[in-house]
Amino acid sequence: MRRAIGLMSGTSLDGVDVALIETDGETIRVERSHNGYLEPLGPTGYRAYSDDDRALLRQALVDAEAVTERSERPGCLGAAEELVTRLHAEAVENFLAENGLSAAEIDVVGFHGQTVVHRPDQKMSVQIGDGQALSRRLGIKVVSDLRHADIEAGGQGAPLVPVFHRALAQASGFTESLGILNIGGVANATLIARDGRILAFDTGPGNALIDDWMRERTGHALDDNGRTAARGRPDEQLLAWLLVHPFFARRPPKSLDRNWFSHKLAGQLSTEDGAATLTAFTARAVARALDHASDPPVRWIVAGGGARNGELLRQLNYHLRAEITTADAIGWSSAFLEAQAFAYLAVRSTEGLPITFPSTTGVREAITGGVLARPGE
Ligand SMILES: Nc1ncnc2c1ncn2[C@@H]1O[C@H](COP(=O)(O)OP(=O)(O)OP(=O)(O)O)[C@@H](O)[C@H]1O
Ligand SMILES: CC(=O)N[C@H]1[C@@H]2OC[C@@H](O2)[C@@H](O)[C@@H]1O[C@H](C)C(=O)O
Repeated sequence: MRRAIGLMSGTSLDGVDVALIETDGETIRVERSHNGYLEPLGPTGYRAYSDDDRALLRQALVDAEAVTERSERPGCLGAAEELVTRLHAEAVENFLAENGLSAAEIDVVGFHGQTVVHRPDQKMSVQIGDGQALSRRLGIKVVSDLRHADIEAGGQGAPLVPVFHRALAQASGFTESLGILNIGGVANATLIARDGRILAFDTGPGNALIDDWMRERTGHALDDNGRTAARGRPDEQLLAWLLVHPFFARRPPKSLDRNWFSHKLAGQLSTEDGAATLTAFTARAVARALDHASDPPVRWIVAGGGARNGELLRQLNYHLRAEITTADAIGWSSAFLEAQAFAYLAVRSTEGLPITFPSTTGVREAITGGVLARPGE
């Protein structure tokens, strides 16, 4: 078993998630408490972005629209990349100190970076963050750039977490058909059939539109527990129009860029109705995933920040027609599932094991990915 740290900075631009797991790249080490619940896979940590950090990253997303070749860093992208690398380094250093660990005790770090460009149709997905610089500073091997090989081989470059979802479902002893839904800025689902086959894809928007809406209308970063949405009524006409977007009918694999849909679509509505409409949009887009399921999940496990939105969960419960539990309720970590996944993926990468599959990204054949940096290089 290897000890690996995974680092994730997601599309919500809230901060860096850090998680340690033990894995050989196939199985994940889990422990159960005396009452049968899963113990945490390992310690976790978090480094929040400051308002200034977030402002630079938001500008980086705008400046990245000019990127035509993946190594280009126009506008503030260079500065943003340095910031991302530094804050991830600090996040790991703090994490190690808090947990009494030394760098020598960690085999590898999986470094997702910050996605600034995701255009699979143009064979381009760019995550800023310098894996080599991070490795040198930490004195630990770092695997980064985990989407590129898949994109080059004709895949969507996302989602990457399904192979981890399956390993965790196996470790947890699930045998029935399962849906795992991660609701971050964008939402993605992994469907695991009873025979173990996986199908994964982005379902549509997650929290990003709701966040953008709340920020514009109220100055708040999010709709806490969906309270604003719960006070409004979804605009059914607008929803129907949104859901005819060809993305939802398209057969998976498919992935979505954070900015493909905009909260401005709800611009005419009151704050409450707009929040209700955008929340319903996320939930119903997830329900469209059932169109593609050969063995529809009898149970859904919901993770990501969206699992803390009670109104969204209520709507999912209604539309998915299955048992819904949050990841936390079964001993998984809603907040750190992706970071744990990148720890797992890093180990798979160093072992040369596949990380993406035809059924997860549409890549022609299962392939490994990631670029390994060693401290001495
Ligand atoms: N208490 C809460 N009530 C409602 N929504 C919440 C709450 N806490 C977090 N969220 C939502 O979760 C989001 C953060 O989710 P998460 O950390 O899973 O996203 P991410 O990892 O950045 O995104 P992605 O998975 O798309 O890369 C916040 O932006 C917010 O919309
Ligand atoms: C390009 C990119 O960064 N995509 C993210 C984003 O956030 C959620 C969804 O869209 C998913 O496709 C992906 O992240 C997760 C970690 C993944 O690749 O599995």
